[in-house]
Amino acid sequence: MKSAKPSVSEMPADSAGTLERTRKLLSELGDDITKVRDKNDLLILFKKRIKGLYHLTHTIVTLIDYKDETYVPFLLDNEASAIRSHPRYQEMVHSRFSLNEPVIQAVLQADGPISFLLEEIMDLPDSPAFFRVNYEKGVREILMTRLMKEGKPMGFIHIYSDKPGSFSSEFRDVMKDIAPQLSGAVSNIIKNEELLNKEKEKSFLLDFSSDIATVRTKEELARAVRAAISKLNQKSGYVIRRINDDNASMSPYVYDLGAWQHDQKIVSALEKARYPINDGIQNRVLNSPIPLLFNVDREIQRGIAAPYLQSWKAMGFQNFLGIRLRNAETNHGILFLDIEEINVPLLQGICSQISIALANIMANEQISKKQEEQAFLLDFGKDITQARTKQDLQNAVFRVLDKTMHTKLAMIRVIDDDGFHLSPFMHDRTLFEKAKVDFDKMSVNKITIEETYTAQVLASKEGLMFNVEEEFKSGTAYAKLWKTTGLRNVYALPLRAGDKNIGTIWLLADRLSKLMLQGICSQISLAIANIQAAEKLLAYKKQLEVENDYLKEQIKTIYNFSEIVGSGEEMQKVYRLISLVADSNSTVLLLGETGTGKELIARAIHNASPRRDKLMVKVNCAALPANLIESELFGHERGAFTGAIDRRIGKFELGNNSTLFLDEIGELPLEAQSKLLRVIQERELERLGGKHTIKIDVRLIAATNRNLEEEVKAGRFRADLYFRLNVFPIHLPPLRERSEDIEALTHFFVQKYSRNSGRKIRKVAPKVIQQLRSYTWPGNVRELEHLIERSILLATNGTLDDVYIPQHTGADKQEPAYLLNRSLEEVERSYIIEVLKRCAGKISGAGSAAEILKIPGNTLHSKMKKLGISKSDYFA
Ligand SMILES: Nc1ncnc2c1ncn2[C@@H]1O[C@H](COP(=O)(O)OP(=O)(O)OP(=O)(O)O)[C@@H](O)[C@H]1O
Repeated sequence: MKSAKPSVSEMPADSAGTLERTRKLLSELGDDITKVRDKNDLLILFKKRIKGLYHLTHTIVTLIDYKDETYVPFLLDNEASAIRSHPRYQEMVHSRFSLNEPVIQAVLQADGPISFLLEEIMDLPDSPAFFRVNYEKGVREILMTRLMKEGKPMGFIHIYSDKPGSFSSEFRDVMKDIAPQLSGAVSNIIKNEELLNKEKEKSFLLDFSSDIATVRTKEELARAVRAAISKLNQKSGYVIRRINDDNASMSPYVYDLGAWQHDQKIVSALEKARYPINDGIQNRVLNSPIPLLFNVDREIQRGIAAPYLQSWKAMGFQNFLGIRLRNAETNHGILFLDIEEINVPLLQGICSQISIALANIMANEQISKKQEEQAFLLDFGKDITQARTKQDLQNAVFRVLDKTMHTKLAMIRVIDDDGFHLSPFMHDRTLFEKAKVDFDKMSVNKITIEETYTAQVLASKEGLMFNVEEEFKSGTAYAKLWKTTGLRNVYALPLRAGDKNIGTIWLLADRLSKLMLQGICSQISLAIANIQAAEKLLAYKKQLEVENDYLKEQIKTIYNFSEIVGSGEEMQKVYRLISLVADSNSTVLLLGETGTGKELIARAIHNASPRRDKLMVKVNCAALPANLIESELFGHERGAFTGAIDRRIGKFELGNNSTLFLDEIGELPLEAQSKLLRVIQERELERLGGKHTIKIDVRLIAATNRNLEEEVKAGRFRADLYFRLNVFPIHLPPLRERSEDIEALTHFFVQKYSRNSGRKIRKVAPKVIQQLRSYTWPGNVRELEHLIERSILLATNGTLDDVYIPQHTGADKQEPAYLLNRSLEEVERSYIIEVLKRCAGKISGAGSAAEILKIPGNTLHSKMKKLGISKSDYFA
C-alpha cells in the first residue's frame, strides 16, 4: 500500500518543471471537469485527457449506498475494461460490494488516493471479488480515491493499471487535487440523470395516460398495462384483481403471466377463483398507500393461508409486489407484480392510470349490464303479463331463469287461503337430479308460515341468501337437499302483492344479480296474484252460476216464510228452542208429522243464524232416485259415471258456509246414509270420481216425519247417523194438539189467499172457526192451508162462512154401489187413495193412512208403489 504524496502546492522548488506541467494540466482539467454533464463526458475526460499523460488501463466510478453499507458500479469504461471478457464480468457489474472490509475502509479514511497491488489484497478474507477478476485479466495495480459530497464520502474513483508501480507521485497529486471537482462532476451527472429519468417518466406517463384514456374493455386494458409494465421490467408478469360487488371478495380480472413458467391447470383455477378480501395479503395492500413487497415463503411461514400463495409458489416465483388500484377515494382492485425493485413513483403513476381505466370499465360494464337487465326485465314483463295460466307462467319463468340467470327454479310456494299453510306451486325437478326421491317427498308437503326458513324469508324485506355449506353444517333436511345440487347459495325471496305476502321463491346458484332477482320476483308475484285472482274469479263465477240456477229453482216454488203463525204454548216451546240453537253450528233434527211446518222452522233457524247471508240449501231426500242421491249430495266429476257429462257441484259444496236442510232424512237409502255420516264426521268430501278432498263447513238441519228410533230398530236407519243428527231435536206439535192457534192460522191464510185471488174477504164466520177447531187435521197446517185456499173461492159478500171439511160418513154409504164390478186391485187402489185423501196424504205415523188401514207404514209404501199410487192421485 502506498500512501498519498504531498499535494502540488507543497512540492519542493527543484521540481519546478514538473510543477509547471502539473499546474497547467490541473487548470485544463479543471476547465474540462466543470463541463462534464454526463457519464460519457467523464469517460472521455479520462480516456483523452488523463490516459494520454499517465499510464493506466481503465477507470470506473462506484457509488456508496448507505442503506445497506455497500457500493455499486456507476460508471464503467466498457471499451477499455480488461475484464469485460471475464465470465464473471456481468456478475461484477450487477453486484453490491461491502464497505466493511479493510481495503475500502483504508480508502475511506485516507484524504488522498491510495494504490494497492492486487496480488497483495485480492485474496484477503473480505476482499471484493472484482480484485481477483481484474487480476485474472492482467490488471496488477489499483488506485482508489474517495469522492465526497457535503463532507461525506459518496463513492470512489478506481483507476486500474496492468503495470505494478505505474501510478507516479505526480499522478497521485493530480488525482488528489481534482478529486473535489470530480466529486462535483459525478453529483452533477447523478442529478442530470435523475432529471432526465423524471422527464422520461413524465413523458411515458403522459403517453400511457393517453393510451389508457381510450381503453373501454378488459382486453384493451390488458394490452395497455402490458406495455407499461414492460417498461419497468420486460419479463414481469402481473395480475389485476377486482373487488367484487359483495365488497367482501376479490376476483382476478386480468392475468398476464409474462415470462412465468406456468401450469395451465393452476392458472385456470386461479383465474376462476374468488378470494375473501381479508386474507392477510389483499387487505394489507388495499390499506397501504405505498406498494408492498411480499416474499411468498415468508408469508406462508407466517401462516397466511391465501390459496394463491401456494399456487404462485408452485409456479416458482418468490417475491411479488402489491399495489392498490384506487380512484377518488375508492379502492377498485389490486395490481400484483413479480418485480422486486421498482421505481415507486412511476409505478404509482401507472397504477393511478390503471385505476381510472378500471373504474371506467366497471362503470361501463355496470351501465351496459343494467341496460341489458332492464331490457330483459321488460321482455320478461311482457311475457309474464300474457301468462293466463300456470303453464304459461312456468314457461316464462323457466326461460328467464335459464337464459339470463343461468339457474333453475328450486321452488315457488304460495300461501293458502287459510293464510297459514304454503302449498307447492311450481318447481324444476331437474335441479335435484341427485336427490329425486327426497325432493319428491319434500316437495309435495305443505308447510306452514312458521317453518324456520320460510318465516325468515317472509319477514325479510328483500329476501335472503343462505350459504349452502353453512346450512349443511346445521343439518337441516333442506340443506341436505340443496347440497346435492353442488351450488353455493340459496336465494329465497318473499313473493308479495302490494304489502301482502303471497308466497316464497327459492333459487339455487353460485351468484345472482340482486337487481335481476328482485325484478323477476316482483313480476312473478304479480303474475301469481293475477292467476290466483283469475282462478278465484272462475270458481266464484261457477259457484254463482250454480247458486243462480238453484235460486231460480227455488223461486219457482212460491214460499212465504215471513211469518210463523201460532202463539200457543206448544209453539212457544218451539220458539224457545229455535232461539237457543240458531246462533250455534249445532245440527238440528226437526221431528213432526207432515205439514207441521218443519221446513218453515228450518228456514227460521237459518235466518236467525250467522249464516243468514248465504242461501240455505235444501235437499229432499225422498224426492230423489236412489242412484242420484250421492251425486246430488256430494257432486261428481265429469265422467264419474255414465251420464255424468259435466262436473257437478253437490248440495254439500253448494251449502258451504251456509245451512244444508236435509228434508225427509228418514227416506235416505242406507248406502247414502253411511256416506253422509262420513262427511258429517270428517267435514270433508270427495266428489264422485274425484281425487281431491274438499273441506266443507256446513250447518246441518235434518227433518223427518218418521219415527227415527223405530227406523233404527228396524235396521232401516243407521244408529250412528241417528246419534249424529239427534244433537238438538225439536218436536213440532200436530195441529190437533194446538187448536188455540187454529183461528190465527185461519185468518193468516184467508188474508194470504184472498190477496192472491183478488177477493176481498174481511170476516170469517164464528161457525167456521168452530168447525175447524173440531176437526183432527191429519195433514196439519198444510191441510188447513189448502182447505182455506179452496174455500175462499166459494166465499160470498166478503165473508168466509163455509168450509169443506172432509166428511167420512157420506162417502161410506155410497161405497158398496161404487165398488160394484171392479177388480180387487182396483178397489184396493181407490180405497187407499180415498184414505190418503182423508189423511191429507199422511202415509205413516199418528193420524196417517197406515194407522187407519192398520198396516205398517212401509207396507203401505210398497202397496202404493205396486198399485202405482202417486201424490197426484190423492192431492188432486
Ligand atoms: N206455524 C205456521 N205458520 C204459518 N204457516 C205454516 C205454519 N206451519 C206450517 N205452515 C205452512 O204449512 C205448509 C207446510 O209446512 P212445511 O212444508 O214446513 O211442513 P213440513 O213439516 O215440512 O211438511 P213435510 O213433512 O210434508 O215436508 C207450508 O205452506 C207452511 O207455510
